[in-house]
Amino acid sequence: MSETYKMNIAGLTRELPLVQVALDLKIASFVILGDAEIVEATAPLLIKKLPKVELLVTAEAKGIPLVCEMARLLHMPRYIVVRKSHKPYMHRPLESDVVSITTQKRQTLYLDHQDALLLSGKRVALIDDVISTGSSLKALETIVNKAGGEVVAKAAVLAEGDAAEREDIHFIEKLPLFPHHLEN
Ligand SMILES: O=P(O)(O)OC[C@H]1O[C@H](OP(=O)(O)OP(=O)(O)O)[C@H](O)[C@@H]1O
Repeated sequence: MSETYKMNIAGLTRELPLVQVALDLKIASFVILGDAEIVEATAPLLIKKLPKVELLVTAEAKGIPLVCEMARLLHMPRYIVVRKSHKPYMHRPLESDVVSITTQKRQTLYLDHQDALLLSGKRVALIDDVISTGSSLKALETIVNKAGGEVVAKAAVLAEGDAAEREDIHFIEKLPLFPHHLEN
Protein backbone atom coordinates (compact mmCIF):
# COMPACT_ATOMS: atom_id res chain seq x y z
CA MET A 1 0.00 0.00 0.00
CA SER A 2 1.45 3.38 -0.92
CA GLU A 3 1.97 5.89 1.88
CA THR A 4 0.35 9.30 1.83
CA TYR A 5 0.32 12.45 3.93
CA LYS A 6 -3.09 14.03 4.33
CA MET A 7 -3.18 17.80 4.72
CA ASN A 8 -5.41 20.82 4.55
CA ILE A 9 -4.39 23.55 2.13
CA ALA A 10 -6.50 26.72 2.03
CA GLY A 11 -9.56 24.79 3.22
CA LEU A 12 -9.07 21.91 0.76
CA THR A 13 -7.95 18.41 1.70
CA ARG A 14 -5.23 16.68 -0.29
CA GLU A 15 -3.58 13.25 0.14
CA LEU A 16 0.01 13.70 -0.94
CA PRO A 17 1.87 10.53 -1.93
CA LEU A 18 5.19 9.99 -0.17
CA VAL A 19 8.01 9.59 -2.66
CA GLN A 20 11.59 8.60 -2.02
CA VAL A 21 14.05 11.28 -3.13
CA ALA A 22 17.15 9.99 -1.34
CA LEU A 23 18.21 6.78 0.42
CA ASP A 24 17.07 8.14 3.76
CA LEU A 25 14.43 10.67 2.76
CA LYS A 26 10.86 10.69 1.50
CA ILE A 27 8.90 13.80 0.68
CA ALA A 28 5.17 14.37 0.35
CA SER A 29 4.67 15.14 -3.31
CA PHE A 30 2.55 18.24 -3.89
CA VAL A 31 1.75 18.62 -7.59
CA ILE A 32 -0.09 21.86 -8.16
CA LEU A 33 0.00 21.40 -11.95
CA GLY A 34 -3.51 20.45 -13.02
CA ASP A 35 -5.08 21.29 -9.64
CA ALA A 36 -7.21 24.28 -10.61
CA GLU A 37 -9.04 24.18 -7.28
CA ILE A 38 -5.86 24.59 -5.22
CA VAL A 39 -4.59 27.35 -7.52
CA GLU A 40 -7.85 29.27 -7.20
CA ALA A 41 -7.92 28.88 -3.41
CA THR A 42 -4.27 29.70 -2.70
CA ALA A 43 -3.55 32.58 -5.12
CA PRO A 44 -5.68 35.17 -3.24
CA LEU A 45 -4.25 34.06 0.12
CA LEU A 46 -0.69 34.58 -1.10
CA ILE A 47 -1.57 37.95 -2.62
CA LYS A 48 -2.77 39.15 0.80
CA LYS A 49 0.67 38.35 2.25
CA LEU A 50 2.64 40.32 -0.37
CA PRO A 51 3.82 43.93 -0.15
CA LYS A 52 3.28 46.13 -3.18
CA VAL A 53 5.18 44.63 -6.11
CA GLU A 54 5.40 45.41 -9.82
CA LEU A 55 6.17 41.95 -11.22
CA LEU A 56 5.77 38.31 -10.22
CA VAL A 57 8.49 35.81 -11.15
CA THR A 58 8.50 32.02 -11.02
CA ALA A 59 10.56 29.17 -12.45
CA GLU A 60 9.02 26.56 -14.68
CA ALA A 61 7.21 24.34 -14.19
CA LYS A 62 5.04 23.97 -11.12
CA GLY A 63 4.90 27.66 -10.17
CA ILE A 64 3.38 28.68 -13.51
CA PRO A 65 -0.38 28.18 -12.89
CA LEU A 66 -0.10 29.88 -9.52
CA VAL A 67 1.74 32.93 -10.76
CA CYS A 68 -0.65 33.21 -13.71
CA GLU A 69 -3.68 33.28 -11.41
CA MET A 70 -2.01 35.75 -9.04
CA ALA A 71 -1.14 38.08 -11.92
CA ARG A 72 -4.71 37.86 -13.21
CA LEU A 73 -6.14 38.77 -9.78
CA LEU A 74 -3.65 41.65 -9.45
CA HIS A 75 -4.53 42.92 -12.96
CA MET A 76 -0.89 42.60 -13.96
CA PRO A 77 -0.64 42.21 -17.73
CA ARG A 78 2.60 40.22 -17.52
CA TYR A 79 4.49 37.82 -15.29
CA ILE A 80 7.92 36.30 -15.78
CA VAL A 81 8.68 32.58 -16.15
CA VAL A 82 12.32 31.61 -15.83
CA ARG A 83 12.92 28.52 -17.98
CA LYS A 84 14.90 25.37 -17.18
CA SER A 85 16.30 24.85 -20.64
CA HIS A 86 17.71 27.12 -23.29
CA LYS A 87 15.10 27.87 -25.98
CA PRO A 88 15.77 29.03 -29.55
CA TYR A 89 13.75 32.23 -29.02
CA MET A 90 16.13 33.32 -26.27
CA HIS A 91 18.61 36.02 -27.03
CA ARG A 92 21.60 36.33 -24.66
CA PRO A 93 19.78 34.71 -21.68
CA LEU A 94 20.93 35.22 -18.09
CA GLU A 95 21.72 31.94 -16.30
CA SER A 96 21.81 30.55 -12.77
CA ASP A 97 22.25 26.95 -11.50
CA VAL A 98 19.93 25.11 -9.09
CA VAL A 99 19.57 21.70 -7.37
CA SER A 100 16.05 21.35 -5.90
CA ILE A 101 14.91 18.74 -3.37
CA THR A 102 12.58 16.99 -5.80
CA THR A 103 14.77 16.96 -8.89
CA GLN A 104 18.08 16.30 -7.08
CA LYS A 105 20.31 17.08 -10.02
CA ARG A 106 21.78 20.29 -11.29
CA GLN A 107 19.42 22.31 -13.47
CA THR A 108 20.17 25.65 -15.10
CA LEU A 109 17.69 28.50 -15.08
CA TYR A 110 17.51 30.74 -18.15
CA LEU A 111 15.99 34.21 -18.30
CA ASP A 112 15.38 35.63 -21.73
CA HIS A 113 16.92 39.02 -22.51
CA GLN A 114 13.47 40.57 -23.16
CA ASP A 115 12.25 39.41 -19.75
CA ALA A 116 15.45 40.73 -18.16
CA LEU A 117 14.68 44.16 -19.63
CA LEU A 118 11.19 44.03 -18.09
CA LEU A 119 12.66 43.18 -14.69
CA SER A 120 15.25 45.95 -14.62
CA GLY A 121 14.50 48.41 -11.81
CA LYS A 122 11.27 46.62 -10.78
CA ARG A 123 10.06 45.55 -7.32
CA VAL A 124 9.64 41.82 -7.69
CA ALA A 125 7.99 38.94 -5.79
CA LEU A 126 9.37 35.43 -6.30
CA ILE A 127 6.56 32.86 -6.31
CA ASP A 128 6.74 29.05 -6.15
CA ASP A 129 4.51 26.15 -5.19
CA VAL A 130 6.95 24.81 -2.57
CA ILE A 131 10.09 26.15 -0.91
CA SER A 132 12.23 23.40 0.58
CA THR A 133 16.03 23.67 0.54
CA GLY A 134 15.63 27.17 -0.87
CA SER A 135 17.97 26.40 -3.75
CA SER A 136 15.36 27.20 -6.41
CA LEU A 137 14.47 30.45 -4.68
CA LYS A 138 18.12 31.46 -4.39
CA ALA A 139 18.76 30.75 -8.07
CA LEU A 140 15.68 32.79 -8.99
CA GLU A 141 16.85 35.68 -6.82
CA THR A 142 20.33 35.55 -8.38
CA ILE A 143 18.91 35.76 -11.88
CA VAL A 144 16.46 38.57 -10.99
CA ASN A 145 19.32 40.52 -9.41
CA LYS A 146 21.46 39.97 -12.52
CA ALA A 147 18.60 41.51 -14.50
CA GLY A 148 18.56 44.55 -12.18
CA GLY A 149 15.31 43.65 -10.41
CA GLU A 150 14.80 44.10 -6.67
CA VAL A 151 13.36 41.08 -4.84
CA VAL A 152 11.06 42.49 -2.15
CA ALA A 153 9.06 39.32 -1.35
CA LYS A 154 9.29 35.54 -1.63
CA ALA A 155 6.19 33.37 -1.34
CA ALA A 156 5.04 29.79 -1.80
CA VAL A 157 1.98 27.70 -1.03
CA LEU A 158 4.02 25.29 1.13
CA ALA A 159 7.20 25.65 3.19
CA GLU A 160 8.82 22.24 3.52
CA GLY A 161 11.13 21.13 6.33
CA ASP A 162 13.45 23.87 7.63
CA ALA A 163 11.97 26.39 5.21
CA ALA A 164 9.01 26.71 7.57
CA GLU A 165 11.38 28.37 10.09
CA ARG A 166 12.49 31.05 7.63
CA GLU A 167 11.36 34.57 8.37
CA ASP A 168 12.04 35.93 4.90
CA ILE A 169 9.34 33.92 3.12
CA HIS A 170 5.54 33.99 3.07
CA PHE A 171 3.66 30.70 2.89
CA ILE A 172 0.26 29.19 3.63
CA GLU A 173 1.04 25.77 5.13
CA LYS A 174 4.01 23.87 6.53
CA LEU A 175 4.97 20.55 4.96
CA PRO A 176 7.06 18.08 6.98
CA LEU A 177 9.91 16.02 5.56
CA PHE A 178 9.84 12.24 6.07
CA PRO A 179 13.34 11.00 6.96
CA HIS A 180 13.64 7.27 7.40
CA HIS A 181 16.40 5.35 9.05
CA LEU A 182 18.45 2.95 6.99
CA GLU A 183 18.51 -0.62 8.25
CA ASN A 184 21.95 -2.14 8.85
O1 LIG B 1 13.56 24.66 -2.32
P1 LIG B 1 14.00 23.61 -3.30
O2 LIG B 1 14.76 22.48 -2.66
O3 LIG B 1 14.76 24.19 -4.46
O4 LIG B 1 12.70 22.87 -3.85
C1 LIG B 1 11.54 23.52 -4.29
C2 LIG B 1 11.42 23.46 -5.79
O5 LIG B 1 11.35 22.09 -6.20
C3 LIG B 1 10.20 21.91 -7.05
O6 LIG B 1 10.54 22.10 -8.38
P2 LIG B 1 11.24 20.98 -9.28
O7 LIG B 1 12.73 21.10 -9.20
O8 LIG B 1 10.67 19.65 -8.92
O9 LIG B 1 10.88 21.38 -10.73
P3 LIG B 1 9.53 21.40 -11.59
O10 LIG B 1 8.66 22.49 -11.06
O11 LIG B 1 10.05 21.70 -12.94
O12 LIG B 1 8.87 20.05 -11.48
C4 LIG B 1 9.24 23.00 -6.60
O13 LIG B 1 8.34 23.34 -7.62
C5 LIG B 1 10.16 24.15 -6.26
O14 LIG B 1 10.44 24.94 -7.39
